Amino acid sequence: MNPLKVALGEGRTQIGLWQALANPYTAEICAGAGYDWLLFDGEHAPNTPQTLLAQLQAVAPYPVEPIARPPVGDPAIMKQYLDIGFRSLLIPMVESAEQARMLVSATRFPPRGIRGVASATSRASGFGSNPRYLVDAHEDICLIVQIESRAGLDAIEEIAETDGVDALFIGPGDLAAALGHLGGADHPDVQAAISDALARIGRTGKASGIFALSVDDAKARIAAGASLVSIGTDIGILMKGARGLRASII
Ligand SMILES: O=C(O)C(=O)C[C@H](O)[C@@H](O)CO
Repeated sequence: MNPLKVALGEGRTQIGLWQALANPYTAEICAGAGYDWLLFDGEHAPNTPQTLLAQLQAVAPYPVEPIARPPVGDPAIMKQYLDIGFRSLLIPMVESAEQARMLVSATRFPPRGIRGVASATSRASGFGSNPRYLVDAHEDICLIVQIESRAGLDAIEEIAETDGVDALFIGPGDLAAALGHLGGADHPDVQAAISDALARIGRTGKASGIFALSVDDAKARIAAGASLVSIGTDIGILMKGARGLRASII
């Protein structure tokens, strides 16, 4: 049972923290901090399947759901992430129902989908010790797709209707760039587009989420109905803490 999948299905708010240091030591520190989920970024952080595995193992003892983001929605990469043990995936730049269907298929073994079978060599199956893994692994998959382009905005409803998609997650940085406001995720036009997108997602009945720009932004988005909300990054916390401590002396 994937508690994140269940919580999103029940509309319960799930607070997360972005992990971009690609380090199992800091991941374990964050895993014990009370978040519902941690996002391990394979798109904008120096992660490989090996570094992701080390972080997955480091957080395994903690009550937090690890989500992995591949650099692109490529079934071959998703297969690697699933085989090392991720059951929750965040896929960037999803722009159509056809693409969403392909992504769902990539998380399911035949005949439901195209996920390649590694029965006895995958950590996800307990290295073959779980005889039920091939049969019921799909039931625990939490597939979250990112809406972060004009095409993605246009396709929200058709993407949300896709069976197997658990949540739609707004990427404000890429969306701002797509809307002509590179680096300006807080521009009123971008904020308006985000608010409209989250409302549309909410009307479909699927869970909505966002990479919040601040704690206040996160609170406002949660109040407006978003349930999968990241409120910061490991790098941001380290940068703010290191600079603030230095500035506190002289
Ligand atoms: O487009 C975005 O914004 C996101 O998807 C989040 C960023 O990629 C994250 O890495 C923070 O910069």
